[in-house]
Amino acid sequence: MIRYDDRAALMTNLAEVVAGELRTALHQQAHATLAVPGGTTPGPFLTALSDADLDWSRVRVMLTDERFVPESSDRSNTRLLRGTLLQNRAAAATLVPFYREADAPEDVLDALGQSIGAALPLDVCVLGMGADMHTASIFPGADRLAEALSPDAPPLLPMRAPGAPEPRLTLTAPVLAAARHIHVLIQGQDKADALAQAQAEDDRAVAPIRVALDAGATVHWAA
Ligand SMILES: O=C1O[C@H](COP(=O)(O)O)[C@@H](O)[C@H](O)[C@H]1O
Repeated sequence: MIRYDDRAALMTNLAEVVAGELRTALHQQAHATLAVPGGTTPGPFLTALSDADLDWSRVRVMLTDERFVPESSDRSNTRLLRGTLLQNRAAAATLVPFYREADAPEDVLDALGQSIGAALPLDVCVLGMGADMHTASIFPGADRLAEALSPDAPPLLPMRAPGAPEPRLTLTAPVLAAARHIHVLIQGQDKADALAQAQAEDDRAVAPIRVALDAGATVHWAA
């Protein structure tokens, strides 16, 4: 785990690392794909990254997961993305959508799954983690947890979990683990404690963040 002196240093350093990885990918291929988390943590990282000097017109940006709420909701991860990363230089990036209006995520799974699938594999994947050790929307106790953790999982699955107030759509374990570069972005003592708990826990159903840790993720943390 990389421990930063403070949260500002964490956010700007991680933005520099991710920008460098995207630049390298763009030297080697026509397009690069970046996945980023939602939630309360990544805003300053996403804003810092939006200023990175690289050819954003060749970058596809997607979320690691989305709450099934419209963009008008404060809980929309897409709303967060539009207000932070998809500004400044990064406004030229292509957003791969994770939400369409419908009654349930199952109704839009095929359509969203097609465009997400076409943008894979991920060159860079930045993940968050909850204090319950969930990552993306792969929650302990979720209804489709076993499917999402399976090596045969489709790239995208709907998910409902006791700790999640609304249904979700999430990238699944094989997509996350196949990313060329994986970072976990966490802050606060509760997340450091959760990480230590996950490191001591072999069962991914109990600690879904193990998907990233076992795939060699770099963890970035500040108090
Ligand atoms: O609900 C979510 O939670 C996790 C962690 O969020 P945080 O607010 O504790 O930082 C996040 O990584 C995920 O993308 C989000 O949908």
